[in-house]
Amino acid sequence: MRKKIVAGNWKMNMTPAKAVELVNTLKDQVNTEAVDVVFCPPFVCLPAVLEATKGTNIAVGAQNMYFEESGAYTGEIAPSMLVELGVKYVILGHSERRQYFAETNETVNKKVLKAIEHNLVPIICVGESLEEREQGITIDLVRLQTKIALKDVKAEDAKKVVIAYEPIWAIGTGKTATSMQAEEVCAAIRTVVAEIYSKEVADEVRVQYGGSVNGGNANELFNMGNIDGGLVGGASLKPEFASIVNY
Ligand SMILES: O=C(CO)COP(=O)(O)O
Repeated sequence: MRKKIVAGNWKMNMTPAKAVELVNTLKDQVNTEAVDVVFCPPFVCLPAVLEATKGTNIAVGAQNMYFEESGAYTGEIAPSMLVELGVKYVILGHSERRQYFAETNETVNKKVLKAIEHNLVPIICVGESLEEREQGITIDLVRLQTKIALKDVKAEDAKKVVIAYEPIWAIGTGKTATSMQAEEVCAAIRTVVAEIYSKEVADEVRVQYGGSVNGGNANELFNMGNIDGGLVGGASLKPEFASIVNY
């Protein structure tokens, strides 16, 4: 039985002081026994959030990292920096990074391999634009994104990754994929993982849905057979996040 995982992607919101306030509002409200809970604040808030979540079962994730160990990469963050802080997860390949910061399937794959090397759990984001959905290529595209992201990842490691299906048209728009639409693509992701590795690996890998998840729709989405939780943007900045976790 896969444990559900709900992660809050705070995106470029909060300051360290505000982050502590948010953690203090949420930390006693979220039930971490039934669900793995991850807060993913901006880099500069990581130390404050790690401190504020001490003594809880809430894990902390970063929203990105670079695929080199160190060096002349102005403005980038290396995996070892995250690990030393106590960060456990890292979101990779978010559509906003693909769209605004030239992230590609290939750079996502390099980052996935590097994260695994450092024992960080990658939350790999895949998903189609509205145009791609209308062209009927959603499943092909998501299969390709998943295959390239997992290239050279060993079966034992693939079991531990999290894949987040986030249709771009549902992000920040208030337009959620229906539970059937989300389930169809999350199931296709599990199928491609089974094809690359085995049914055993596919049964263990956790597939989240993301895109306008809120307190009102989480229950239906998370009860679908192939949806193992959510990657939450806007609603992760509010007390409502607790009702998503406690769906
Ligand atoms: O991009 C998302 C999470 O990574 C989803 O954002 P929203 O929940 O704000 O739609």
